[in-house]
Amino acid sequence: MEQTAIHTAVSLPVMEHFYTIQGEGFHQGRAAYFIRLGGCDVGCVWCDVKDSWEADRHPKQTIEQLRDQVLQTPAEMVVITGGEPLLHNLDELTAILQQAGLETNIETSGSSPLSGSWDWICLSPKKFKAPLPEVMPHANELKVIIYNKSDFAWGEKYAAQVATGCKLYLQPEWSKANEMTPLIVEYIKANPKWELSLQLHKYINVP
Ligand SMILES: C[S@@+](CC[C@H](N)C(=O)[O-])C[C@H]1O[C@@H](n2cnc3c(N)ncnc32)[C@H](O)[C@@H]1O
Ligand SMILES: Nc1nc2[nH]cc(C(=O)O)c2c(=O)[nH]1
Ligand code: SF4
Ligand SMILES: [Mg+2]
Repeated sequence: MEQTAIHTAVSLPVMEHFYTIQGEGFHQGRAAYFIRLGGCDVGCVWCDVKDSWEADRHPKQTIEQLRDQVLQTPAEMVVITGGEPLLHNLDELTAILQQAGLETNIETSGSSPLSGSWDWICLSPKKFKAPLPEVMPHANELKVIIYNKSDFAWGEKYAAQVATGCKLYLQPEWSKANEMTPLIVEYIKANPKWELSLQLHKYINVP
């Protein structure tokens, strides 16, 4: 009997995708194509994209569609974010993007197992669902959100778990930025291994 290959299209729930500049962390200021996947089980009280949490509310797109949309722009770097992108297996998505010559970056809380092939991993740990210990050494960048004073000591706990050479950033929670940014500046002056990350896109009103 003739064998027929069954190809299951790899598709993922996509809340939005847009070409903008990376507003945060090490790659701040660089052109970046963002793909925001639906679904998050972390539940940060101050999350700035709560509409992403329910995966079912977001239509699925195939990885080929996603790649082709990126390739309609001059983008060199793609940022996979969410939601919590590691709720999905990202092996095929990152493979098809890297085959197209694109850099693959991820924004993650590290609270689900690592999948995908990454040029840059930004890990932003959360109290609401802690990062998995096995994800920590893979981070290229640790981005701790400062919502109150106790978050400095809390962040040091994770700084001790990342690899040597991992960049360390403190980023004010947006609604507390006026109050926390001066404290962050003083903390960085006293602890110069840390650097400041601001959500640049929110100051210049781009996505
Ligand atoms: C919306 S999250 C999506 C990716 C992943 N779930 C995570 O939390 O890393 C993208 C980035 O925005 C940060 N973020 C979310 N809400 C924020 C807020 N209100 N103020 C500052 N940073 C925020 C997160 O810590 C994370 O670094
Ligand atoms: N411009 C811009 N930069 C970002 N860096 C991380 C973002 C995210 O939501 O993951 C983000 C975002 O939403 N917009
Ligand atoms: S882990 Fe990320 S997407 Fe999920 S609630 Fe926290 S900030 Fe929002
Ligand atoms: Mg954002």
